[in-house]
Amino acid sequence: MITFPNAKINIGLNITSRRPDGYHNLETIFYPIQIKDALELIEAPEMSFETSGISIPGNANDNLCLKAYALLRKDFDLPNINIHLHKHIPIGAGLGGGSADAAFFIKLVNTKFNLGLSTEKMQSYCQLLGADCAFFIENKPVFAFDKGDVFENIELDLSTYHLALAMPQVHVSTAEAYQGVKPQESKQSLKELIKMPVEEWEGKITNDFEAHILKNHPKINEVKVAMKEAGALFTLMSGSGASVYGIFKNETNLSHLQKENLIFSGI
Ligand SMILES: C[C@@](CO)(OP(=O)(O)O)[C@H](O)COP(=O)(O)OP(=O)(O)OC[C@H]1O[C@@H](n2ccc(N)nc2=O)[C@H](O)[C@@H]1O
Ligand SMILES: Nc1ncnc2c1ncn2[C@@H]1O[C@H](COP(=O)(O)OP(=O)(O)O)[C@@H](O)[C@H]1O
Repeated sequence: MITFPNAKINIGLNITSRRPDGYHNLETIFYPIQIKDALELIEAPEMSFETSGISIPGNANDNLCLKAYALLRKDFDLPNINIHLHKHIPIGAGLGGGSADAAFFIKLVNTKFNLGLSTEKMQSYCQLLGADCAFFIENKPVFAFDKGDVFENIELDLSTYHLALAMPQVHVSTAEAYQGVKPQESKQSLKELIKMPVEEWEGKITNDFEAHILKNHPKINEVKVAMKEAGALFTLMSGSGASVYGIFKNETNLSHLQKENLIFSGI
């Protein structure tokens, strides 16, 4: 059985306060985009995990898919399986790729082995794996708050626009992103701001990580500037970076962006 976990972008990201558990409260809009990995599960005599595509840093045993299966195996009598992950979503990009794999894997196991898990139960497994993981269970646009794992449904449809996504060749860790930010209550709710036409978002919908990350990694800003010059209505770094997206009225020729930077075009 196979599934295709997709990425998300953050439309706005406000870090509002520091929490006693060391995490931060935040407010953001998660919006699913159609850049995808492929994830296959087959029953097998022994457990095995293999990957192809973009290579994943770190120990394969720490992969979130295996962690998700270990969590489910604590509660259910599940067989050995072979997992194949074809990685296409850039890693450490602020696109939530690892979290997407884990959430889609839980949905896949639920279907394959008829576990009968509710949406809420699958989300609670996800919360043990990463702050933005639970979003990918329902995988629809939401306003997210607390650690980024509590959701409110919103009406947001960008399907008439065109999205360009670029990945500057720099690495930003999530921990680096959070360390450089001063938490501050939001001046205006993102839920209200996204009701404005996209043409009015620039400068009003912001990502609190951008100020210090763009200063430390000027290449990210270069991509934003290039997208604006190409006519983007709105540009923003996604999550903790380093990916940057631009929302355009129409499909746009971005050939002046360095080829290796542009990773997805669509919505
Ligand atoms: C920054 C965001 C914004 O959407 O996304 P990404 O850029 O990773 O996609 C998320 O908050 C990332 O969520 P996720 O990647 O699941 O984070 P986790 O693995 O749970 O945490 C990694 C580290 O980030 C910090 N962290 C994460 C979430 C949060 N609300 N407060 C935090 O302070 C903590 O230092 C934590 O140890
Ligand atoms: N299935 C997976 N895909 C990608 N990264 C994974 C996965 N499982 C664990 N990881 C680890 O999670 C880290 C961050 O992954 P990723 O989700 O791509 O970043 P981000 O949260 O910035 O979107 C990687 O450095 C990698 O070691």
